Amino acid sequence: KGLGGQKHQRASQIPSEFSQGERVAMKEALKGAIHIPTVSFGPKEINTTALAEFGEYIRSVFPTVFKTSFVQHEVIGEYSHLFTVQGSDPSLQPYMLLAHSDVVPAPDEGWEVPPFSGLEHDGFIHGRGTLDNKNSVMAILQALELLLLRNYIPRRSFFIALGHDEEISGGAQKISALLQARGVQLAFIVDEGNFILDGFIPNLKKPFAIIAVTEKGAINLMLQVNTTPGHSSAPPKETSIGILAAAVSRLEQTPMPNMFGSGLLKMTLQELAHEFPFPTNIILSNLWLFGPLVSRLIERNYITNALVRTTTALTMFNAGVKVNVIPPVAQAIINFRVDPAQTVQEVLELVKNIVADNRVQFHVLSAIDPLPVSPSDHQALGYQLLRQTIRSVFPEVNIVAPGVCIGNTDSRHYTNLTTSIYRFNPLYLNPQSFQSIHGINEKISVRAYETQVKFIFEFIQNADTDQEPVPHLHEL
Ligand SMILES: CC/C=C\C/C=C\C/C=C\C/C=C\C/C=C\C/C=C\CCC(=O)N[C@@H](Cc1ccccc1)C(=O)O
Ligand SMILES: [Zn+2]
Ligand SMILES: [Zn+2]
Repeated sequence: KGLGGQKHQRASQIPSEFSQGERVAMKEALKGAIHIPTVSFGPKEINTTALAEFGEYIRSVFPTVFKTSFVQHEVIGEYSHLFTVQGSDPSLQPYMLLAHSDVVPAPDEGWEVPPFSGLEHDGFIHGRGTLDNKNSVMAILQALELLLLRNYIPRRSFFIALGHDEEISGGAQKISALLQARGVQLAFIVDEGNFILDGFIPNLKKPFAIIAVTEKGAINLMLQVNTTPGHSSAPPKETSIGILAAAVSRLEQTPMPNMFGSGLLKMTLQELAHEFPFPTNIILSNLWLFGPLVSRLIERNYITNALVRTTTALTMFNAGVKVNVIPPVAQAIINFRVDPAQTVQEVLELVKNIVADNRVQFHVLSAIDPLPVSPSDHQALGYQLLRQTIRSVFPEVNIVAPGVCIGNTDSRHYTNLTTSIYRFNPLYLNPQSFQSIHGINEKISVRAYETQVKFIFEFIQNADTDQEPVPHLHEL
C-alpha cells in the first residue's frame, strides 16, 4: 500500500492531550521568547546579546530536551542550534525540522501593543515573531519536551535546526555543510512557508492547506546611472535621477509574463475545484477552456498575482548629494521573485529589454533560481506525513494540496541533503494575518499555538509509524 493508504492513518501512540498546567507553561514560554528582541537589522547587523540570551532561554524552558541522553545539542555559527535526536531504529532515514529565531525589526509605531512585549490580550499573544517564526522554534522544542516527559523514545532519528539569521538570508549553510560532512542524507525537511489559507479566494468559504513543494527564486538587481555632475542652475536635459526613474517606472509598469498554466497552480486549483459553488467549480475543472479567464482573475489581486508571475518590487532608491548639485549617480534596487517556470537568466534578459537604455548599468547583487519541485505523490514520505497529520489535527480542512512558496526560506540551503523539502506552518492564515508578517500587529491566538504544538507532537510520532521501505538507508 502507498503511504496515502489506510495502513498509515494510525493514531498517535501517546495522545496529544495537554494538562491545564502544561498549556499555561507552553504559552508563557512563547511569551518569554517574544520578549527577547532577536532582531536581524541588516546583513551584518544582528542583536548578538539577544541571540545569546535566547540560547540561554531555551535551555531554561526546555530542560528535558537539554538533559536527555539521546538528544545531542550543538551551537553552530555562535547562535544557531542543531539538535540531533537519535532514534532507536538506525534503519530509518532521518528527517529534519527547521525554524529560525531571528525576527525582522518592529518599530513601535502602529502596534496595538509594544512588539516585544509578548502580551496576551483577547486570547492572542502579540508581538514580532509570533507567526514568523519563534512560534515554530518554540513549538518544535515544546512538542519534543512534552514527548520526552512522557518517556517517548523516537524510532526514526531527526534533526532540529534553528537558524539565527534567516531574515538576512544568512548562515544555514554552516549547518548544512556540517551535516553533509557527516554524511547525512535526509528523508525530508519541513520548514516554514505556506499555511492553511482562509479567505484568500473570493467565494471559497472553506479553508485549505497548501504544502509548498517549491519556492520562487529571487534576484536583487541594482540599476545604476552615472552622469556628469554640475551646477543645478543650468541643468542638462536629463539627470541620472530622471533616467533611472524612467527605467524603474518602465519595469514597474511592465509586469513579467503571466506563467499560469505552466506551473503547479493549475494542479492546486483543480484540487480546489469541487469546494467552490457553481459555476466556479465547473470553470476550475475545465482549465483547458477557462484557463485564460482564471489567470486574468488571479492576477487582479496583488497576493494571488504573486502565484502566476515573477514579481517586480522596487525596494530601494538612492541619489543626490546636495540640493543644488546635479547628481553624479543614481542607484535603485529591485527585488524580483522568480516564477518556478522561469530562470534567473530569462528574467534578466526580459529586464534588459524592458529597460532598453544602455545608460543604465546592471549589477546583480544576488540571484537564486527557483527551487526544484519536491515529490507529493503517494510514496512521498514527508508530504504524506504532513497530509496525515493535517487530517488528524485539522479534520475540518478537506483540501491539502501542493503549491508554491512566494517567499524564500532557510530550506533552500539544504538541497544537498534531500530532494524532499516541504514548507508548511500548521496554522490558519487570513489576508489580515498575512499582512502582519513583517508588518504590524503580528499575533497568534493561544489556541492556534497550542494546536501547532499538538501538530508537531503528533507529527513526530507519525514519522515513527511503519512505512514502506525508504531507499538509501542511512545511519546517523
Ligand atoms: C489557488 C491559490 C492557492 C494558494 C494561495 C493563495 C494565496 C497565497 C497567500 C498567501 C501566501 C501564504 C504564505 C506566504 C507567507 C509568507 C512567505 C513565506 C515565507 C517567507 C519567509 C521570508 O520572509 N523569507 C525572506 C528571506 C529573505 C531574507 C532576506 C533577504 C532575502 C530573502 C524573504 O523571502 O524575503
Ligand atoms: Zn520566517
Ligand atoms: Zn520573515
